Amino acid sequence: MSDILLELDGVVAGYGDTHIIRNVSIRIPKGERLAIVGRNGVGKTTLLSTIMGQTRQHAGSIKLRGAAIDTLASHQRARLGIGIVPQTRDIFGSLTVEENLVAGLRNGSTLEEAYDLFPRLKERRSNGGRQLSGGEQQMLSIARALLGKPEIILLDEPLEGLAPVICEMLMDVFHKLADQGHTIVLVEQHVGLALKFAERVIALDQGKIVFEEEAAKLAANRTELDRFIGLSAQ
Ligand SMILES: Nc1ncnc2c1ncn2[C@@H]1O[C@H](COP(=O)(O)OP(=O)(O)OP(=O)(O)O)[C@@H](O)[C@H]1O
Repeated sequence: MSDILLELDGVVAGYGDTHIIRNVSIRIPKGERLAIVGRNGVGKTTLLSTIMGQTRQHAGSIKLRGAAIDTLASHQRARLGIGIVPQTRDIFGSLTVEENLVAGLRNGSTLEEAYDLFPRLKERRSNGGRQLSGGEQQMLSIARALLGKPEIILLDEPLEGLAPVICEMLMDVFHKLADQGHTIVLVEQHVGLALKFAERVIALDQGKIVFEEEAAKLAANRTELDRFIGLSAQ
């Protein structure tokens, strides 16, 4: 029990009265690299938002280090060590890179930590958020999340729409963060990318877990997953 960092048990959640996430149970051990895959609209973002406390939870429980967090607001969950890099990229377009980072400083974190991880951000520190390329915006969004010193990081399709060279660089960063002991949940549409990173893959369909497998086994048996959720082989 003690090595389980985050645990969802029978979680039903959605927006208002709707149920998008249906009876989802997941146990995430400390330090795990977990990927959540599935087609557009199956509820991947909603699942991450539910973990962050940004949806309405109708049933089930969510525990962090064994303690229930269901009733806590998002900022309280963040303070307890859950960080999210949303699909929408969480930056202020009207502020400079440095101002964005300063606004994200928490718990003794420093700008140098962000610049060490992403030297490109240091070069662009006086540029406005809106002037950045998509890749740079994503770096800034990730850096901002990390300044909150999260123990578990939820990444919502962080590679979407980015050039292959940037995707590779970000993948290296995710591996580095995992090597430093972070627990990482990566939402990704493409199984191929998920398998490059994750130790375990969970597939969602219509808000339910339809498939769960160790990545090492799955790599040799991709067709089974493709059959479950109809994902293309990428
Ligand atoms: N704020 C919202 N209010 C009401 N319904 C929503 C909201 N956000 C998402 N939904 C609905 O919830 C369902 C799941 O959407 P979600 O964004 O979680 O899926 P997803 O798997 O992350 O998709 P994608 O890969 O396109 O991001 C969809 O039917 C969507 O229309």
